[in-house]
Amino acid sequence: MAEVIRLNQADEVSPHSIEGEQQVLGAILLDQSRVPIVAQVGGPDLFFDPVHADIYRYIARCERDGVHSSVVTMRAWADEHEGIRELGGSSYLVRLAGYCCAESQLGSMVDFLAETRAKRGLYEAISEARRALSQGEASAAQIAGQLEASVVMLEGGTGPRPISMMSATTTAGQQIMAAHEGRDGDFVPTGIHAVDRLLNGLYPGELILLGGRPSMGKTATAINMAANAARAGRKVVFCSLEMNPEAIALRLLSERMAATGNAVAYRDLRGGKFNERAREDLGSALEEVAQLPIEFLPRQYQDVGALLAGAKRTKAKMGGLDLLVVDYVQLMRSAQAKNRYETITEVSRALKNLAGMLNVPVLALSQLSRAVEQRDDKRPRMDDLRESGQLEQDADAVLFCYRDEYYLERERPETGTDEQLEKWEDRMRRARNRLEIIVAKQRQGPVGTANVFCNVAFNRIWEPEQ
Ligand SMILES: Nc1ncnc2c1ncn2[C@@H]1O[C@H](COP(=O)(O)OP(=O)(O)OP(=O)(O)O)[C@@H](O)[C@H]1O
Repeated sequence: MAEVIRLNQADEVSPHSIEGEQQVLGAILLDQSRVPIVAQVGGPDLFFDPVHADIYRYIARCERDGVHSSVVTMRAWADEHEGIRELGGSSYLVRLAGYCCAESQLGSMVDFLAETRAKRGLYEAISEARRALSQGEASAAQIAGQLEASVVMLEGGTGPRPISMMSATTTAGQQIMAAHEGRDGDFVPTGIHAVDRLLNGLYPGELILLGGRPSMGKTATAINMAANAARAGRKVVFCSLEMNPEAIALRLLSERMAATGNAVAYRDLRGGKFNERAREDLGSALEEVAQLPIEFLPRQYQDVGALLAGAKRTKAKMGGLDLLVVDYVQLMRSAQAKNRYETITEVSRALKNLAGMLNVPVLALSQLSRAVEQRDDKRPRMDDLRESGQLEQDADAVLFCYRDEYYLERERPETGTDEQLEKWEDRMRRARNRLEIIVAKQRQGPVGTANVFCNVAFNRIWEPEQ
């Protein structure tokens, strides 16, 4: 069946099929148990005509609530519905029932509507890009980025792509054997063993969120994970919207020097404050860090579409890609979103789609709201993500960084007894350099806490002696 193309007032065409919609509505009107066939490929979104979408919603609600719906039971509702009244009221429902397609054709008719909806989405994205081009305010790169972002959304929303049991089992088998034989599978080790023991590494196609309040060590953790993956031969793209690439390289140099024994804080490195011995170590650190297969996408990539385009381009340049790091989600932009909540939701969906499209794990850093600090126990919890749109749902794993030391430092008793001061000093001693990486969600495994050491001044993370 060809789509019916209706000219709208601006003489532009938008792909849709009124006849197809009527046939599908007729089918579920006669038998509401068919609703799931429509629901699984988009439900109301399949319908171009808003009146049709409303009729679908009504029947789907009845089906969900176990209430019978039919032309007869819907009569009063249809006669009151302004849009349906314009089409003839309840007699329009009778006509719809007459258009019902054969049961054997319902699946392919629904697929046809899904395809038409995908074309509609593409049409709207292109129209939007044309409008932006003719207005001449945005740059070519911004418009291309937005167009690409819309296409990513469409690809993520065109329903599940079938994957055979053969293919799923083969991939699962490869992963199991790689893990069993201690080989690197297609997962990416974080190189922080306490985390890898909990997660088994980061898996392609997954969105891994790394959240925390400022100064908790998120960036330090992400830089360490990226460098460890790179040292294990993985190709990494680091999109830092907060820091420039030189600042990250500086942190890595400091980390390398601390690892080899001649520690210089990255703040001092930047200020040129180090002795002659450190200068030699700096030379070796420069050589080592420069070789790491890490590419940066700087601040200009804050639009989700630009990020996708950048990641694809870098993948081609590097001859592959194994890990994408985004620091951090709240600095990203989405052209379609109207407010902050919508932006995070769009960005979250786009990052998840990106992980699937590029078939890499996406490690996304996320700031948490001040609400954490109102509690006695300031360890972040899953519900701290709640106001961050869709993040909580989209993430396959959620990790939080927490450093007790940071809060304790600020609780030093100004006045008080020696005993109070001693108590505080004792707590500080125990908290010194401790970093908790809390695995608060993992779709495929347990939750738990990886206890490691972290010296933020050197961007260094190390593990407790076993
Ligand atoms: N020489 C130093 N001495 C003490 N603290 C330092 C030193 N250098 C950096 N820091 C602190 O270490 C923290 C850096 O941690 P990191 O950037 O990894 O945290 P984050 O969770 O990503 O925080 P943010 O969201 O603020 O970027 C900052 O609070 C910084 O002030």
